[in-house]
Amino acid sequence: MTTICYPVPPFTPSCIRQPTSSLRRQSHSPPPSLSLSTAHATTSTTTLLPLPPPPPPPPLDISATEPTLTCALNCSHFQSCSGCTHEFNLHRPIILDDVTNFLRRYGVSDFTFDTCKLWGWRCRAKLAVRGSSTNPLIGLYEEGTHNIVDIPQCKAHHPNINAAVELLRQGITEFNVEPYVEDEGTGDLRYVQMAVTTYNTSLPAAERYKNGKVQVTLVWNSRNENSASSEKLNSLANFLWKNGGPRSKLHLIHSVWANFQTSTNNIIFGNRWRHMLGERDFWEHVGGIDVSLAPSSFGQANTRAFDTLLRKLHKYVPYGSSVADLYAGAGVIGLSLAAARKCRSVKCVEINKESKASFEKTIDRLPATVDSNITWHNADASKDPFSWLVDSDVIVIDPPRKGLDVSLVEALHNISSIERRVISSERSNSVKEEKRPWVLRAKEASVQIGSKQSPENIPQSVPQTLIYISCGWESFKEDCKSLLSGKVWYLDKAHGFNFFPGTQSIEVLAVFKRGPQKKKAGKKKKK
Ligand SMILES: C[S@@+](CC[C@H](N)C(=O)[O-])C[C@H]1O[C@@H](n2cnc3c(N)ncnc32)[C@H](O)[C@@H]1O
Repeated sequence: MTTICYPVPPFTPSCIRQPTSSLRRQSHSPPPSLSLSTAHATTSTTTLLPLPPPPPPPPLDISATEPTLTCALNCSHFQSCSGCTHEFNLHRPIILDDVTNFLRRYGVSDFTFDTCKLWGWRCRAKLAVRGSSTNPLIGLYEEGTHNIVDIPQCKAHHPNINAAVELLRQGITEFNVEPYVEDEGTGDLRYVQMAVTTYNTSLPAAERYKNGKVQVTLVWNSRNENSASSEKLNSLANFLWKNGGPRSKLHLIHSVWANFQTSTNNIIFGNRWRHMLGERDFWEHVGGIDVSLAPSSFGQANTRAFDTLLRKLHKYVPYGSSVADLYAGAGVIGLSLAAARKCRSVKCVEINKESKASFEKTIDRLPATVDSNITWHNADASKDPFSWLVDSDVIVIDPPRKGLDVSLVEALHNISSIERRVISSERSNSVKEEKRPWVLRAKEASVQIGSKQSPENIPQSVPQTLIYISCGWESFKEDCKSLLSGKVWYLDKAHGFNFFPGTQSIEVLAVFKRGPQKKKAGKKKKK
């Protein structure tokens, strides 16, 4: 499936067939027969005379008056499940109007939006397990309640997630596994995380996505694997492996993991993980590199769209730059930049220590040509943020939905003071480089790879480019206004990606530059 990327036209109310709120209560339209992203012309093979070339397809005008029902979610769970809020025009989330207007106000008139894959896009899902062993419910909460909606035919899930959920359901019943009871804190199985790897080099590239394999993590309600119920856990894991593993007809399971969690709060995972069956390492291929993702590390839900975003992002990072990747997870963004843009250095900062192992595995598979000084720091990016900003040409920030911590916004505001510090330290040469906090922290809790240039020898630089990747539009708006208010940064470019079709969220890639805003070349006025 290919994706279509186009500049977003101004808001045209007529292109919205019905408001979403009323749609949520309506029954459904026929299944899609043709989608914007899969449409292709058929050709005859019996024609003897050469045919004239086909006329070029008309430009895609998404403001056209008739929305396509082919871009409808068409999911039987829509009315009850809280996962999707948006039933029609999946290719054009309603929020786009606000996005386009906002960005235009701040100087970006060439915003583009990539429609990405509209169904079967979700390669990572965390689902609650409730109900009973004879009637398990595996799904999401109903809006505003603690009732779980079973979603066996979810249209957002990669189809193999749904197939793995079905297998799990059978296993729960066969081995009398008790789903978790929230009020009492009893039961065996609390949640399941399903993560799909779509990277299987033994298959032709075109078949890899649909043949994705699922890493299943069973979140078990016990302190560890020695509890009274572990026999059931083993039986359930073996059942999944026997019926879904490589020797089964289905072959959709990649591996089975257990996570142990007894806390009564609503945090899904506990601290204890156990690999049970299948391959331990889970590989994906995005942004031009192989990346390892342990079940405990953050992974993007929409693999395809993330790959598209990374390839766009690469273009904004000059070759040989030094990059700070804040809120880095397993360092996927920073490492793909190290490979694609031959970065001088890449510094990843991430609060979750569990991501470190995945980062190290990814490093081992980087092409031999990568010659960057790469570090990964287990630290809070909002504490002493200056120390993470100094010595980088490009800052990449990819915070959680709530957006940036105030301290980081302030540091970005005051970035000029870094410049002054750098200049004065270069002049006086009196400050010992080793005293810089990030170097010290690097020694305590970090990984350093490719130390051909020690940080002390890297020429000092001050960030000129800030790339903000956001999955939370409302928080992005606030952060953006705040960043621009100091007139230290200006907004140069922005792109949107349909990371979460069916919802009101999109992923935004915004590029800020330092210094006074350059006038964009426009039409010259006639004198
Ligand atoms: C949206 S994810 C992005 C991860 C990574 N960039 C990727 O694309 O795989 C946000 C990440 O920020 C991390 N995080 C949250 N708060 C943080 C903080 N204060 N300092 C550093 N990392 C943080 C989370 O653990 C998570 O891995």
